[in-house]
Amino acid sequence: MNSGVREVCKRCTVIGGSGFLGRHLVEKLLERGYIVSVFDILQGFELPGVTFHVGDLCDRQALLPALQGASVVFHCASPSPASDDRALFHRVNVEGTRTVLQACREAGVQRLVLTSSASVVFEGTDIKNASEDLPYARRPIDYYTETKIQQEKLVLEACDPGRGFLTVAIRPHGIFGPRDPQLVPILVDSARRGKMKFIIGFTLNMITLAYSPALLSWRAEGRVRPRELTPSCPRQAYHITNDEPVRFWEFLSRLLVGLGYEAPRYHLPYRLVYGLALLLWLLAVLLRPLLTFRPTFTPMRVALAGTHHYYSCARAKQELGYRPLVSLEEAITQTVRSYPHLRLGA
Ligand SMILES: NC(=O)C1=CN([C@@H]2O[C@H](COP(=O)(O)OP(=O)(O)OC[C@H]3O[C@@H](n4cnc5c(N)ncnc54)[C@H](O)[C@@H]3O)[C@@H](O)[C@H]2O)C=CC1
Ligand SMILES: CC(C)CCC[C@@H](C)[C@H]1CC[C@H]2C3=C(CC[C@]12C)[C@@]1(C)CCC(=O)C[C@@H]1CC3
Repeated sequence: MNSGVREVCKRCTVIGGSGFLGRHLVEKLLERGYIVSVFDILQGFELPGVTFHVGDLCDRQALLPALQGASVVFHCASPSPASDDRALFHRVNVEGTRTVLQACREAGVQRLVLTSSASVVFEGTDIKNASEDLPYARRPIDYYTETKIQQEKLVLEACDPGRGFLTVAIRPHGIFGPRDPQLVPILVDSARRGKMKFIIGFTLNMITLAYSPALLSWRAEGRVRPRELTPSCPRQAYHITNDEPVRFWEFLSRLLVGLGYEAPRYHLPYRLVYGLALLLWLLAVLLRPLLTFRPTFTPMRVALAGTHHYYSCARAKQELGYRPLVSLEEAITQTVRSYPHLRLGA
């Protein structure tokens, strides 16, 4: 049987398939002839060939029907990092992931692909060309990251080739692209409120990013297969990035200028902004029972804006045959084009 025919028979489930990354993945899987089920707390769209199961992943009974017959499950669900809700992160990312694992085993699923995050090793200080050998952050930068670490550990520890259940975690970083609800919208909102005039820290800090549609074309090709999980390479996590480190402020400036806004140009000292962000965050936590406000400059965002954090995806290239399919240049062009409603004056 050729691989094209084999793929037509593939059934898979995308948990969190209504989200930004999940929906791109669903579209790529459909293109490749997969029969796709989506499990999510909401139905984000309608597409022929996709069956939606609406429910909370913490509910095993709700999850089980969505996993029946699936040979591979992609777990891309998480509360938004912006929610800053420790109890919610723990319930969904940790307890919910335990439930996902249990339900996968019960339903006879053979492979589980978790979307983890490269920030599981980030402590707010410089990371340069890091491989996956870097240990998990001892002091994670926020609650979101704390639970992403626990989630990744749970999934990788559950890998059991003897019982035919294989797990793998991919660690993208700074995902962007059409329909992204975070990076470009936050940037534009800040620019419209006059907050994107400043460069935090130094201008040379480099980052790696992951362009969503291209990232998922690769993933949807089904390269994360059992044969990659050999005894010499068990329980792996893989950085997945554009593989083109870029200066953080240059990247933001290119998006802003592409959408008609001015690039940031005034410098502010990193420590000052980080300290202020920490104060604001504390204030938001203390005042939460009385009023809700979400500062734009959170300690996490400031730390990401003012440090190097670029990751090597050599392991994914070597062991999984990963190749970024689109250059960063092209990814930025396609992203800018996809947001006509966010252009200056629109
Ligand atoms: N956006 C980024 O820059 C990065 C994201 N990631 C990870 O990638 C994954 C996908 O992220 P995005 O697509 O950006 O987020 P998103 O917020 O667009 O999508 C997450 C989806 O999960 C669903 N969901 C949340 N709680 C649920 C629950 N209890 N039960 C069922 N579904 C639930 C949401 O309804 C949403 O559709 C997440 O695991 C995130 O941690 C990792 C690195 C970077
Ligand atoms: C307000 C400005 C100082 C910064 C604006 C850009 C940021 C909104 C984004 C730049 C890097 C992004 C990023 C994430 C969210 C959006 C940014 C902070 C994540 C925290 C999303 C979830 C992850 O798992 C890690 C990401 C790292 C990079």
